[in-house]
Amino acid sequence: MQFHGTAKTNKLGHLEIGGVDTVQLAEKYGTPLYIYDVALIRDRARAFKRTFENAGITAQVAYASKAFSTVAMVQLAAEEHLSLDVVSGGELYTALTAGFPMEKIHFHGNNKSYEELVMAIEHNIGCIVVDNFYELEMLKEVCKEKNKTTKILLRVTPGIEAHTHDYILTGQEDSKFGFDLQNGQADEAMRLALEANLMEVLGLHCHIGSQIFETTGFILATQKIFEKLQQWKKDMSFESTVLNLGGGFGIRYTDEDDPIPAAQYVEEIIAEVKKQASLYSMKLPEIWIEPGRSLVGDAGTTLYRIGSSKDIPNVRKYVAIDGGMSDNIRPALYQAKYEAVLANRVLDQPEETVSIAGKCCESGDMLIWDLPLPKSGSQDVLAVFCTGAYGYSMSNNYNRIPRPAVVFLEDSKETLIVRRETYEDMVKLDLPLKEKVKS
Ligand SMILES: Cc1ncc(COP(=O)(O)O)c(C=O)c1O
Ligand SMILES: N[C@@H](CCCC[NH3+])C(=O)O
Repeated sequence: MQFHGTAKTNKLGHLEIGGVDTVQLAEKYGTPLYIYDVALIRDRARAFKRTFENAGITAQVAYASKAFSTVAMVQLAAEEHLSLDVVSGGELYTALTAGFPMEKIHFHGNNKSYEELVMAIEHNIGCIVVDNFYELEMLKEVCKEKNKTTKILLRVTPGIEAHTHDYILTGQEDSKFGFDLQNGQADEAMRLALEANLMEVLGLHCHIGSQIFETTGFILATQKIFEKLQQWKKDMSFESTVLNLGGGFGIRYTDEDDPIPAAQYVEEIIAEVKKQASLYSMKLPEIWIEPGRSLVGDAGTTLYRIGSSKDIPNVRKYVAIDGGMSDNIRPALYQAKYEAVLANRVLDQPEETVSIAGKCCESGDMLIWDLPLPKSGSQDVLAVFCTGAYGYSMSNNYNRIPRPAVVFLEDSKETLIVRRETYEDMVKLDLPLKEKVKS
């Protein structure tokens, strides 16, 4: 197993991240606990930006905040001069609360509500990524009502099947997202958007899927988009100033994953965009990308306390932790795989193979199958790696389990950025039928 970022084993044999002993963190803040290696997030952000800068390309690297949206995380994205992709009023509100520059926010979503569009327009959002005809009509109304114009991209589905889990594929023809590039829908959307005179159409957006390990899908999508752009240049005198190729760059969760470095995805995308622009004698558009997982995924670790176990001789040993699908639903949703160590005994040799079970009332609440571990008990802290993307953001209160706290680690300092949810928090929205039920 290979550690990520600043993770290492300290003199006590404990897992240390960002110069902070994780066993002490588990003691201090309780478990489960999400912790983030901030230096690693900064490195990832800088690697994306540097690659564009080195190639002399005007670009925006927009952090897809759906991967992990909190006020502090959005502020960190701002510190790193990233743009921001939001996909709901809630993510936009988080960005507003964080004081993120509005002109660098891109608003996504396949079913934005009227209220969400009003919120975006009233705050002069940088760009709206229009997904469908319903939204296009509604956006026209909002612009008229508010007497404002807005910049937009049209989201298209180029008919690409990226190699990833079926539920996280988005660029294929049979998808709920975007205007189909082949069947005339995208042409019609472009015509309507240009006619409306209320929107500045910057160009096109496409996102082919998530956790992708190769560049072929991005290259094919770029080619299909340029074929269309060439046609629109002739038919509608439209020239794209922006091409947004989405996110989806894969990361290494376990030894089975073999992603290419961030810079390589970007270099190959740049090369193809340049090639296509020159092929069709078009101006080189700005290239925008929207990484989520590849910015925060491997920077996140979750700490759990080990509890009960159940040994079924000749079948399997279950070891339960104090969280599960309420803080990480990815194994249940996508059969996602993770690696883990005992944070307080990193150097101890594995003595048995166990399966890590969550505490939810659900047989499918399994975090890791067949993990080699030293013999463990309630004195032990399990650290599950690579939980930084779509962990906290997809967490839930199933079984009324409170959501964990989140701590940022950097330069041997810890900062609590989300406090642990309490039982009181969970009943706060409940309205009783009567004062108190008589016992
Ligand atoms: C439109 C869009 N952009 C960006 C992303 C971020 O993807 P990832 O976290 O895989 O980089 C997603 C999620 O798949 C998305 O739907
Ligand atoms: N939430 C998913 C990916 C979907 C990304 C958003 N389009 C995951 O955990 O991998």
